[in-house]
Amino acid sequence: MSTLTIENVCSDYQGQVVLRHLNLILEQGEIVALLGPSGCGKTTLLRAIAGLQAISEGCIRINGQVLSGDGVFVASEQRGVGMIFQDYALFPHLTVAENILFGVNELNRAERLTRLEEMLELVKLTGLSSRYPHELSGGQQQRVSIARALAYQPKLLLLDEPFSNIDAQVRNDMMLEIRAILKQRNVSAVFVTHSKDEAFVFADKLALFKKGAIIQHGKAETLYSAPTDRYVADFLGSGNYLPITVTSNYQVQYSLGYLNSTEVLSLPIGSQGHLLLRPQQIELHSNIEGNGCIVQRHFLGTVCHYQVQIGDDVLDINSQSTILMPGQRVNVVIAAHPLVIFN
Ligand SMILES: Nc1ncnc2c1ncn2[C@@H]1O[C@H](COP(=O)(O)OP(=O)(O)OP(=O)(O)O)[C@@H](O)[C@H]1O
Repeated sequence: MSTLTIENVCSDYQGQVVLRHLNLILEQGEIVALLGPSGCGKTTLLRAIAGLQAISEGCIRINGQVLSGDGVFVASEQRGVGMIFQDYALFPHLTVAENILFGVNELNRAERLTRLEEMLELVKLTGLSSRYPHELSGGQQQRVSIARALAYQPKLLLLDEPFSNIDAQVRNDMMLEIRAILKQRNVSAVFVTHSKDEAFVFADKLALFKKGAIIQHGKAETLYSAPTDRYVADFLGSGNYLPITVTSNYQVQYSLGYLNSTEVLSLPIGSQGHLLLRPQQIELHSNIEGNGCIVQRHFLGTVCHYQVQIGDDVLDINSQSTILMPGQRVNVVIAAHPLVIFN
C-alpha cells in the first residue's frame, strides 16, 4: 500500500488559487522532493499534508485513510505526521532529552528511556541528552529535531527546507546522514526545497512545481535526462538548444550535419525543434581543421567550462580536458544518445 496519495488536490488563500490539481503518490520508504522556485506552492502542499492548510478540491490519504477531502478533515495532531522545519523549532527551555520525548505520551517511564536512548544513538547524540539547544551546534540541533520527529514513530515525515541554515561545507554530509537514518527505518518523507542540488542528494524522486502545478514527477535522473519541457530541463541544469530538423525516426539534421538518437524520436519526420544538449554531452577534440573554435575558457576544478562557436551557435561545454585555449580549433563530437527535442 502506498503511504501517501495526493489526488487532484487544489487549495487557495482567500480565493487565490495556489495549488492546481496536484497528483502524487509516495510509496512506503520513499523520499520525494517538492522542488521549484519561491512562491510556487511547495510549502502550501506540505502544510496541506500536515493538516495545517485546507484543500478546496481533491483528496489526501495516508495508508488509504482519508485525511483531507470527501468531507473529511483529520486534525493535524491525529495524522501521525512528523515535521522538521528550517529553524529546527526546538524548545529552548527544554533539554535534548525533553525535546526528543516531547510528543511521546503513550509510553511508560522505562519505555520512554529506551526510546530516548534509541533516538540518541540513531542521530549520534548519545551523552548529550541533558544539554540545552543553545549548547549545541546548528547541525546537532537539526539532529535533535530529527530525533524528536522520529521518536513518536510517524507514518510520514515532512521536511521544510531543513538544510538551508546549515553551512554549505557540512550540508552534503548531513543530508546523506539523515537520508541514511530515514532509509534505515524505512520512513517515507516529503522534502521541500528550492535547490536542485539538495533534491538530487536527498530524494529518491522529484516533483517539480511551476505556479502551483506539478509539471513532472519521477526519478531525478529521468527528469534530468528526459525532461518533458524546457522549464524542467532548465530548472535541473544548464543546457544548449540547437535548432534541428527531424530527418528519420532516429536522426536529426543540424547546421553542421546529422546526429543520431539511440531511441525513436517522438516528433514526426520533417518537424523542426530544438535539441537539448547538456554541457557534458558534447566532446571536444583538438583539431586545427575542426568544426568549432574555443571562444572562452573557464577552469572549474574537476572540469573546464568552454564556450565554443560552431556555425552560428555558441555552445556551453564542460570537458575534462583542461588544455584547450581560446582561439584554438576543435572538433565538436556529439555521440548518439536518446535525443531530447522540444518544438
Ligand atoms: N498565509 C498566506 N496568505 C496568503 N497567501 C499566501 C499565504 N502563504 C502563502 N501564500 C501565497 O501562496 C503562494 C505559494 O506559497 P508557498 O509558501 O506555498 O510557496 P513555496 O513554493 O513554498 O515558496 P518558498 O520556496 O519561498 O517557501 C505564494 O504566492 C504565496 O505568496
